[in-house]
Amino acid sequence: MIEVNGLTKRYGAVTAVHDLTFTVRPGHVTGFLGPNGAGKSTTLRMILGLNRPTAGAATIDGRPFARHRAGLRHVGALLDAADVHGGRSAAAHLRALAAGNGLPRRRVSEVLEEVGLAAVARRRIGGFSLGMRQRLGIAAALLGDPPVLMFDEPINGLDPEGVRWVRGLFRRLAAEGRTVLVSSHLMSEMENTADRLVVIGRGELIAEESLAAFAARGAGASVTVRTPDPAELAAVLALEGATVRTDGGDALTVTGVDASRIGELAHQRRIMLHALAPRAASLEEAFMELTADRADHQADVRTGVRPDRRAEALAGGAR
Ligand SMILES: Nc1ncnc2c1ncn2[C@@H]1O[C@H](COP(=O)(O)OP(=O)(O)OP(=O)(O)O)[C@@H](O)[C@H]1O
Repeated sequence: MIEVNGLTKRYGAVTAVHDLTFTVRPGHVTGFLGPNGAGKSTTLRMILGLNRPTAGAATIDGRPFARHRAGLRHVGALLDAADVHGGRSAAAHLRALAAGNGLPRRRVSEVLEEVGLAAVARRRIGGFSLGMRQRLGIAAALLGDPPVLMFDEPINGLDPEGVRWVRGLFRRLAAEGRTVLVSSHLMSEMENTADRLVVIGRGELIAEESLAAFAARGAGASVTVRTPDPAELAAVLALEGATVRTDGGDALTVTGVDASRIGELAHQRRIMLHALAPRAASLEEAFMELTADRADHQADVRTGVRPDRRAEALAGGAR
């Protein structure tokens, strides 16, 4: 379990993280979500003891990271896939990590197999694609077979097969009872990966809940109704407090009243319905709505790419 309590980090005049409190429980994949610059990496670094909080504290299974003697055996993390020695082979990189942390050498071949890099184990990391580097970073996180795992933007750079694989891996790790925290700036990446969400914007907590509860916050939920008497039904629904949009034909889009109540009202007034179709707000809509005014860089919210990183992204090199 990861517990973050009143965590704050200021860099001079910039408050990267402000009074953040949340809990990440074992047995779930928890998505750590926020627009670019929201403070995700800073938070993960503080949990791992790499950045010192200005205030507050973070613990892993009851103790600060620094007080975990078991190191990689207790907590595995992928922070920055680019942060590896390009001159080494994948196997040599992992062997050095294993030796430095007192882990058995056989774990190196096991994790290389697990992440699909066994065939390129002797190749220099310098020649690896971003997706291969992500796999190597995931291998390093898995090396100590730890009960707590953290991944910062692990899906960046993976091809569709890689994305499917990594989702399956995270779900399996959680099903084994581990604590799995995965950061992303894209809701679409979390939609099929996480079952719980911690959402932040400008360093502050926006939501900490299940995916379903988060989606229900979006105002995008609506019901489409088809009826031969649209004007009459619209008037009845307006009295009920609904917002009704008409397409000029037989269809109404209704928000503020759910489908069963619309059915009841139509029945009471003997208005015939040809269709009654609820449409849930998408997670993406809920995320956009809740974070729109908290994005550091507005362009990011639309493109998912920070303006200063767009050139890199276009060149295929974004993190
Ligand atoms: N070392 C630093 N010095 C000054 N400001 C920093 C430093 N590190 C981060 N920041 C600022 O803190 C804020 C949060 O950054 P952080 O990298 O934690 O966000 P993030 O949510 O991980 O974003 P991204 O998805 O872009 O990596 C940003 O405004 C960033 O510019």
